[in-house]
Amino acid sequence: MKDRFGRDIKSLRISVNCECNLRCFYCHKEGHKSSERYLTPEDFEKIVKTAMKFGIEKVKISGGEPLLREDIVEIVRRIKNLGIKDLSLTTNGTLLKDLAYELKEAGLDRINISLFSLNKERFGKFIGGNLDDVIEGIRIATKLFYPVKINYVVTTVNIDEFNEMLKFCKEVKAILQVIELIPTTEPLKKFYYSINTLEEKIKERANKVFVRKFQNRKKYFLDGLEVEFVKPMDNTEFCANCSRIRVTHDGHLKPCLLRDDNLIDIYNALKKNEDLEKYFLECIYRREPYFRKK
Ligand SMILES: Nc1nc2c(ncn2[C@@H]2O[C@H](COP(=O)(O)OP(=O)(O)OP(=O)(O)O)[C@@H](O)[C@H]2O)c(=O)[nH]1
Ligand SMILES: C[S@@+](CC[C@H](N)C(=O)[O-])C[C@H]1O[C@@H](n2cnc3c(N)ncnc32)[C@H](O)[C@@H]1O
Ligand code: SF4
Ligand code: SF4
Repeated sequence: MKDRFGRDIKSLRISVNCECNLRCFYCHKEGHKSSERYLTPEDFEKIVKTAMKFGIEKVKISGGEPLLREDIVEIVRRIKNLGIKDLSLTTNGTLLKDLAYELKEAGLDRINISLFSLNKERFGKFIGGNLDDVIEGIRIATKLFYPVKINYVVTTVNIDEFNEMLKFCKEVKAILQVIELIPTTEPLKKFYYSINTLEEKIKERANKVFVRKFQNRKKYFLDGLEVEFVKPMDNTEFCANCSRIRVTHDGHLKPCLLRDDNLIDIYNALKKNEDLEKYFLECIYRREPYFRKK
């Protein structure tokens, strides 16, 4: 299935909650406000079942912090049992050491773990929580899942850790995902740091480059290390190759991360066990590339 701009619909990103046990100063909260309403594992199952009819093959679970949901293992199991080929989850890693085995057993294919800093003090100051828990979670995850990606959102605060991040990822055998900051508020703009210079450095050292169809992301292969660049800002090629629709924890279909004015409320439809196809069609119709050539 394609949208009005000829973009394939291949992936569904599910935000299962809005709570978090950390307080990253840059958090975009997946572009959605918190609300008291929550979908159940059965609701997510119904949504994914419908999504599959439209050709969706990949599901990403996110949040808030998804591992705070007590039923997260059940959510994973229900989605995987529908036959989704690529089921992944993005987490801050703090609770991973206690949940990694169960998630694996429930059918999770791969995992992305956010890591802002390798410096304990800096981590505490800008992110909150205990860095040691995250590192332990990463080490366990790399033994169970492939690939594990480390999400490094680059800002003026942590740009000096780029080389250490490369070294760490090589050591634990994870992919480093270098992410451009999306400054969603005015005060965040002063923390913005362009990642183009980092990409140039990696390009010079790379043996091979691969361009992912998804959001036109470039992946570089170095000796014993893969580095992927995520450059969402003012990037018309990124949005032109966006194949994702989103579901919020409170039951909305969301056509774009950066817009909150075109959501489709499916909560009542779910509770009444209505067919969801027409809501998906409307969501696909409402999709527009956020950054596009004028
Ligand atoms: N602009 C924009 N940014 C996104 C979108 N999806 C994810 N991102 C950003 O991409 C970064 C990485 O997100 P992840 O949750 O790790 O997953 P992913 O990279 O999207 O997916 P995989 O690489 O397939 O695991 C985060 O900083 C997200 O904010 C999107 O649809 N639009
Ligand atoms: C909103 S978090 C939710 C999942 C989980 N709590 C975590 O932090 O991994 C999803 C991803 O978005 C990234 N992210 C959050 N705010 C961002 C921003 N302003 N710009 C770019 N990426 C951001 C996080 O680093 C994380 O990798
Ligand atoms: S851990 Fe994730 S959800 Fe929590 S504040 Fe950080 S980026 Fe946001
Ligand atoms: S169109 Fe929206 S959701 Fe898709 S990549 Fe662009 S900003 Fe992200």
